[in-house]
Amino acid sequence: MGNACSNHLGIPPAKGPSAVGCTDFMMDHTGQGSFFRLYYPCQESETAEKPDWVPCREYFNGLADFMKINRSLSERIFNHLFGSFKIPAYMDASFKSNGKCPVIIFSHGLGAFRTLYSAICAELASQGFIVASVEHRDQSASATFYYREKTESEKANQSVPKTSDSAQDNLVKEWMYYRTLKHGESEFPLRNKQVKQRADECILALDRLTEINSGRPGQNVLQTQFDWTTLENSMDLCRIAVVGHSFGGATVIEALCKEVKFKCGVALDAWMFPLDDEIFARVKQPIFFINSEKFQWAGNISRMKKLDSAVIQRKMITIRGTVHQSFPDFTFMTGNWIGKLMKLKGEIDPELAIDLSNKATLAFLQRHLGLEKSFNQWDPLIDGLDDNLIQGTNITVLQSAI
Ligand SMILES: CCN(CC)CCN(C[C@]12C[C@](c3ccc(C(F)(F)F)cc3)(C1)C2)C(=O)Cn1c(SCc2ccc(F)cc2)nc(=O)c2c1C=CC2
Repeated sequence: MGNACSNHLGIPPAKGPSAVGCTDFMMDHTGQGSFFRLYYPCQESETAEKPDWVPCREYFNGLADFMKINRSLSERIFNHLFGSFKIPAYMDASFKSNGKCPVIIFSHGLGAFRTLYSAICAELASQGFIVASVEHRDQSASATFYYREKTESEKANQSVPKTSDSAQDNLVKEWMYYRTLKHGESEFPLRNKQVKQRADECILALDRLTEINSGRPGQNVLQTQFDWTTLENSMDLCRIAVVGHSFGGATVIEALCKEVKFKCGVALDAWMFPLDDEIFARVKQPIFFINSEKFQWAGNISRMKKLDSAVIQRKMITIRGTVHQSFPDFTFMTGNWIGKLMKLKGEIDPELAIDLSNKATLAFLQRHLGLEKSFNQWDPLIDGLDDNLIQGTNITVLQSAI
């Protein structure tokens, strides 16, 4: 378990009754295909390995670009700091669930990628959800990859003759890195285009899960040991929600608007800037805004309040002592003073913060997906009834701005 043994650092294990498995899926192989990490309830396993938190070094390179720090220096720092952390899930473990699982599509934030929210996704899977954490190809991720067909010349001078006819033989891995705003480029057109693509990618991931659920998994381009046919009839496709952090929170709103199969949404510290004004009247599903104390500002909150409705449940809570990074896994990765210095931690204990967020999320999902679980025990959290929660927001928004 790498660092986590030496000290208390590392991603907290999930608290739900099920063990958690995870695996990766990409179909089709192009940048227009669907790419996600799947977290699911699994059989206990002694043998399965826990995967590395950051899958490969290109992600660290992308992160360095995103943070505008030197690649070679940062790669050594990131590897030293985070290189040996494991995800609290078993790679390719066998799926196991009594009854159909409700489904969640998760959307990451700007500069993140599919593996960085495992404390949230693994917790939801341990509580019986199947969670697809999408990796977006809108150039908002620090890094992501896809494949292209080999050209004739590449095929011609490939070292080993094409023996095994595996899908990957004819394919070349391509990396896509975070797109920085060009000097003088206005931000809204880019972010608005990206949020629409992100919503489409969430819908495409749902379509792939629907095919997998009907026993037609198709061709997963990634060579994993997971047997996708075991997921036939595993999903309750009447109980689907979309969840996301920051830019992923805006993606939640856009996806709800585009796809009514998403019955409700949970937006974690949403960044509302990328959204068109006219979308607010078009979203009909319940939405739960779970905000950090330090990230929000009046303009952002007033856009959330445009979604207030007398007939559709719209809820908002703020977790005291949290920062924007209290939701991604980085908040568990460093000691207190580095964490606070780098704004990866707030004043509140990171595990308490994510526990409150996860329990409030589960209660909201039970209410709006009609689950027969015991998550309603956490209903008070939806109304901010806890010492560490504020109902609504700590930000004062001028009446005129609403
Ligand atoms: C100067 C760069 N400038 C870019 C526009 C601002 C950079 N920034 C603040 C950061 C992310 C930070 C970060 C990460 C990771 C370490 C590490 F050291 F732990 F690796 C440190 C420090 C740097 C905190 C944000 O963008 C905040 N943010 C995020 S952060 C999502 C994320 C990204 C990378 C991760 F590894 C984990 C989570 N997602 C959003 O959707 C939005 C925003 C702002 C508006 C919309």
